[in-house]
Amino acid sequence: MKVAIIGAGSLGQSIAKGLLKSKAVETLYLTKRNIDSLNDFNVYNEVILTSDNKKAVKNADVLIFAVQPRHFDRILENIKPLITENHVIISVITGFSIDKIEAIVGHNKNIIRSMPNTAASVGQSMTCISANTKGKEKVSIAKTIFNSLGTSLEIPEEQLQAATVICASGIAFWMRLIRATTQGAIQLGFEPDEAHKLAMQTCFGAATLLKESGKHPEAEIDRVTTPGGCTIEGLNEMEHQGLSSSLIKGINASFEKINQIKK
Ligand SMILES: NC(=O)C1=CN([C@@H]2O[C@H](COP(=O)(O)OP(=O)(O)OC[C@H]3O[C@@H](n4cnc5c(N)ncnc54)[C@H](OP(=O)(O)O)[C@@H]3O)[C@@H](O)[C@H]2O)C=CC1
Ligand SMILES: O=C(O)[C@@H]1CCC=N1
Repeated sequence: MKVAIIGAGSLGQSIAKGLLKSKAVETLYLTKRNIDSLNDFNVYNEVILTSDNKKAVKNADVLIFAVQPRHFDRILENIKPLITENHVIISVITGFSIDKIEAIVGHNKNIIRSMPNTAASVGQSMTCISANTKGKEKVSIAKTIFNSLGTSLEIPEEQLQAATVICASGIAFWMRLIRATTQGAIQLGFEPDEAHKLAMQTCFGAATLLKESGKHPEAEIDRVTTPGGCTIEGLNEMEHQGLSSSLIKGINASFEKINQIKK
């Protein structure tokens, strides 16, 4: 597979690292205006760094667009004449609808809108995808790519904004929970590096328990909470302070914001 990532910034580089790690690509073009910051990728034989988007489009079969929303129209307009019906266009750009992409490149192109997260770099992204009518034929290609970077799920386009909040912004939300746990552990006397390790591995263990058992979180909570013990004491205090409520409210605030900035 010959892939181009147009706009190799934070998310684009995460995707690139994941693709290189999983050896999913034969050739990988990485583009941005200032390619000096991509020097770390020079060690890979399959990587070609360029600031020439047209060169990347001409030479790749799959085009992953990972630029900021405000740059996307102009970039698409510029490379539009080079896009063929064989290209698979994958956009990871927040709030930029399939309709809007079709209006620029045409309905007869394979367009897949997706929402991965930065855990793509370590093969653990949760990626949601939707395709236009023509692109449905190529969804399997997008799934192959995103499954090599973690797990993927095809959803209706109307749900992509919500998926952005839960999965893409979600990485930041979970990081903050891990950091808060670390702060608590330091207060209880652990060194910062120890505290970080304890918080991280416990978080990983909790997610793995759910993933492997298929159980509801409350079922696992019941296995931990000794009646009259310290876990239920802590959990109830967290709920009195609004733990679940603050998370749900934060998710809703994020969703309101994403709908305001929608293109
Ligand atoms: N970060 C995240 O976790 C997530 C981001 N997204 C979406 O992904 C997109 C990218 O986000 P993010 O990676 O954070 O943003 P960044 O700003 O880090 O990356 C965008 C990159 O695009 C490059 N760029 C700008 N203009 C051009 C051009 N004309 N040709 C080629 N490259 C260009 C910039 O580099 P230079 O200036 O050198 O050209 C920059 O590195 C956004 O639309 C965002 O909404 C979606 C999910 C998660
Ligand atoms: O914060 C943002 O708006 C983008 C979308 C999800 C992750 N980063």
